[in-house]
Amino acid sequence: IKDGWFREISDMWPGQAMILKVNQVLHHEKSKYQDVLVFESSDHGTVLVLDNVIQCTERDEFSYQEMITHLAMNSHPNPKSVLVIGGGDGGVLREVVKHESVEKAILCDIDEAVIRVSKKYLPGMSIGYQHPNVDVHIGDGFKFLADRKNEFDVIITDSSDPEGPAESLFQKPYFELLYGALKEGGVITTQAENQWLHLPLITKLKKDCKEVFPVAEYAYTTIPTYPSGQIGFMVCCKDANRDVKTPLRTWSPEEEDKLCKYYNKEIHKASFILPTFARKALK
Ligand SMILES: NCCCN[C@H]1CC[C@H](N)CC1
Repeated sequence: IKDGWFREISDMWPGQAMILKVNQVLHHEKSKYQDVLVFESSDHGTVLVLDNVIQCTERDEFSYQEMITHLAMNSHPNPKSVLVIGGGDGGVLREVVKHESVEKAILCDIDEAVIRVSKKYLPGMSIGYQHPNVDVHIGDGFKFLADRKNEFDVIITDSSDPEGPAESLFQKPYFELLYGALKEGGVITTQAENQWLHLPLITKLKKDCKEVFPVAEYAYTTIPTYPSGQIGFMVCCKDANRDVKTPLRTWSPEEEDKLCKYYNKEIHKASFILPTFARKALK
């Protein structure tokens, strides 16, 4: 932070950087895995930063948390057991438990500091931890999945970027573990980066996913404080006949308005519509 501004400078988005005005630093520590920073911004609420990369801001986190969750949950006929890999801020869990079908939701994050800090400084996201059907596991998602077979209806990988602790969550062996941990007809979503910045990575990701899952599609959402203002997801299913681009189950318009600020049944479908340059690369 310099002269009261935070700059998200990284070689993952060369030559550009989101800059947010800082009112007050609330917390800063070196955890076992990464640098953890929380600050009060002038206009985006409280902001969580890991290794100098913006993870979420109170102003727009709902876009990412709702889409990565409901694109998966509403592509499954009756999700009862759900696993979140990463997601230590609790926002995805908050979205998962909006589905009454959920009997068990497990969150596995490698860094206890993110969970601890989120519970203290991000109450709007860590509210997810309060639900009775939620269990928390501190550890490496990769190892956690290795001995879980045929157990989950939905697995959501809410990770940071490939540079850092989440590196292994972008490789093919991880998708094979996800496949094995899913029950029949299971659905996954993963954080799959930005079509303006990481198209070669997304192309490789989709190729790897297609070698493991019969259905693998890329969707994206708009989120102002992520690099280039949007972020994508891989949405994959074990059932070759599942059309993940159309929600299997939908809330009524009234319920949608009550439950979500971003996700709705129309934007579920629209999020898979890509600009030509990305559609060609991801064919
Ligand atoms: N639940 C927090 C979201 C973490 N995902 C982010 C995606 C965009 C990245 N540049 C940083 C992590």
